[in-house]
Amino acid sequence: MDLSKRKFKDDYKKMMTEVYSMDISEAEPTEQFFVLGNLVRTYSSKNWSHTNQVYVENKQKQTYYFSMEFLLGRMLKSNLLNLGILNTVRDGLYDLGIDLETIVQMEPDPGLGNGGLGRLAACFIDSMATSEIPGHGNGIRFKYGLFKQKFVNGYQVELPENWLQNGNVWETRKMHAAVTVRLYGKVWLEKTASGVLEPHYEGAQKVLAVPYDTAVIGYKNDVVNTLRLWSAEVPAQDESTDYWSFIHQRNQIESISEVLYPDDSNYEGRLLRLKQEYFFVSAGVQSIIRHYKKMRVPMLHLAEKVAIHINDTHPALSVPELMRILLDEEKMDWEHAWNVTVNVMSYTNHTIMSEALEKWPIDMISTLLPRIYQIICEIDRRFTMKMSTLFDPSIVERTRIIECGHVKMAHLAIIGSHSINGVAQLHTTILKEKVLHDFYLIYPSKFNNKTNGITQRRWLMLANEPLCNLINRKIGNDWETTPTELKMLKAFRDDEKTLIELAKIKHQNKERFAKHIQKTMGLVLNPDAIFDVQIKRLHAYKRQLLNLLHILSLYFQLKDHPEADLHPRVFIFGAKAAPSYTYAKQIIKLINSVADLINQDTTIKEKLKIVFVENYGVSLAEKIIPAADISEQISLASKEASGTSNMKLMLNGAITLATLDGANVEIRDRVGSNNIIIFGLREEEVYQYYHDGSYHSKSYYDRNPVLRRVLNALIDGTIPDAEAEGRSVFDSLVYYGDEYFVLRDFDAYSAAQKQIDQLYRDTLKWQRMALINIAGAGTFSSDYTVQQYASQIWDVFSRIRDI
Ligand SMILES: [N-]=[N+]=N[C@]1([C@H](N)O)O[C@H](CO)[C@@H](O)[C@H](O)[C@H]1O
Repeated sequence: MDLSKRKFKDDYKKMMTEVYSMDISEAEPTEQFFVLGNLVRTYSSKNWSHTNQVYVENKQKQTYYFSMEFLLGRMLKSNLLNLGILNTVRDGLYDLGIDLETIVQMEPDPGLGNGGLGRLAACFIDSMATSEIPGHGNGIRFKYGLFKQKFVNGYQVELPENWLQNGNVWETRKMHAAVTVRLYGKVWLEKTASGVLEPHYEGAQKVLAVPYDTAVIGYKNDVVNTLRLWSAEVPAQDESTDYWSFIHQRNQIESISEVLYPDDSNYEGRLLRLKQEYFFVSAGVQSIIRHYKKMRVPMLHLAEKVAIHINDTHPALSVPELMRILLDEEKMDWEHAWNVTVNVMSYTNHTIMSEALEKWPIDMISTLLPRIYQIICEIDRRFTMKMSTLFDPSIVERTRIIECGHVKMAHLAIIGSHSINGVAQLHTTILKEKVLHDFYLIYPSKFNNKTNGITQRRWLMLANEPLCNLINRKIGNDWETTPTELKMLKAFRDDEKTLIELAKIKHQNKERFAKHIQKTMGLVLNPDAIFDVQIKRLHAYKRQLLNLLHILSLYFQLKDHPEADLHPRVFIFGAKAAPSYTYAKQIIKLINSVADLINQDTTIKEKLKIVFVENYGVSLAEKIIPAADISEQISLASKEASGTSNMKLMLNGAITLATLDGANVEIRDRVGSNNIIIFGLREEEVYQYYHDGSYHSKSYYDRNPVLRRVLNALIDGTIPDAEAEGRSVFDSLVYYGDEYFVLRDFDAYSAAQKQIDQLYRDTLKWQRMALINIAGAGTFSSDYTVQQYASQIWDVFSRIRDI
């Protein structure tokens, strides 16, 4: 949008008066933030209504991204950037004596997600609006986001994250668009005069689903899509309701959108979670059908105008919910309803971890969702009947939805969708050849790959402006909207001046981060050290332990030879553990105890430092990633479906230290083996071990003295105040099978780290590698990812420019 600095300053002063009836000089940073937020809403409101108007007038097909999680991060700067007024506002505020960076910190960071899956959804809705794809988000307005993490004596403690306590400037409550979601009750089918079986309901609990809409502003294109988040409220009560049953009912109902379950890649079969999953799905599907009817197009053509995407299995109940509406309310026959549903729905699988695959007990689903359960049974019956005529009974048995008293949500999503995609090539191959092989035999054409992506707007243009400016100086700014243009940077691979400038910017970012750590943790970091970063949820398969054991081996090396020629290292960890994941919390304690041991040991001359940042999330990631030299992507091959921090760190010039897992493989393909450090077991070797059971971790403890010394340190008191945790980890690695081959990959990992120590000393060589990584990172823009979804899965095209 065209906005002069003068106009902005006038608007801002006027808004301050309108919102707070006071002068700017009297305002606190929180008030200054709210006023700016309201101004941004005003600036985007016209485009928001115009975008919706055009979609309806065009009878435009629209896609709805159903996700239990949207890890948005702070939105002020990204909204200003996408409106194209970031610099104008920054300069205007400066004239008014206000520092934009100060008020940016006033915005709560809505932790409406656990990790990669939630952040991917946030990157996707930003990219859909920017790519002019009519794509909207549908989720839950959790009152409490992911817990706030605090370290108390090195232990993770979870605190409530009340992100709404000061209100949310970006949302609009749409009471008129509320819908009713039914839970519990009795359902029976009765034959009508025309012989059709009709459901009759009795005694359902009614939940009022109230939508809160947030504008999703496209980058410099006047497109504004919508993120609709639902809040559960008590419907209006009739006079007869007595006070206490009302209070009881209210607590029950409002608890549905109260708090996000803090599990990443792990299924918790709680009733409240099932309620949450059905709540936002039913509210979402009902509001889509209501909106669709405005187009006055027959319901049989729904799939030509609506695409619903199921982000992992959490929204898989969308399949039976749409069937319920088409059968019970639109009176469609089963075959037509099923055909429409399959063409509307598409599903993304995000993990192969068995403990993450959702399977709900029949009694829970049938009690809470009696009609939905009836429909799931009918889908299962028709599937097994049809497939029994085509495939071996064992395949039908393994693929049916209802099995052993449980409803397998992945099976429901696959059978009920026209597309199933993995999130990286290796992951999709593993789905086809192993985890979902039976389904691949049945539906080969449904399977496709859509490698994840990230938005360069948040993860480079906002997080790392100095690097952004350098790139623009070298190759112009076409890459901002055509990210593959970053490849033009390769022309400077031998330009010493550019490589030195790159090194300077990385060093400045490291100094900036070091200042932040000194201020928040009182730790002094050496910006000349190698900043080695591992930022992701704490999970055994991500192998933060491998990183820690190697750090201990370096420590003992320096204890033995303080003068050893080791380039100083700062190991930066950021990781939350699910509160019920005891082993992960023990690893957190262990990392913090080793950090205390090493950070306070003056004999090693500051050559090693461990920084475990508290409460890692989107805002901290934006601070850490520009300062990273090494990107730790060391999961056991086959376990990490994709990873996305790997792409963010690559885009900011970090060198990836990786196993050939998830999207690391495609990063290697993109930059070449000389510009990445690969180590460790390959996926096929891991499966060979599973096949022949020949991995015996203790033998690695017995025959590797370096490893034995490091492991013994876990139990011999070397590490202060972490005996129980040390013992638990020691036993799991040495005696209980080392499920994720940490000991098996230790030597290869140590050798790779040694290689890095050598490489880093050659600044030009290192910066050339960094430049090649930045140049290759454009491919991993989520703009391309969503355009592939739109053209190959959702069949949604942007025609907004035609008008
Ligand atoms: N659930 N889940 N899956 C994940 C992440 N944990 O959120 O989804 C992410 C987004 O697809 C993946 O990058 C990551 O590998 C995968 O483990």
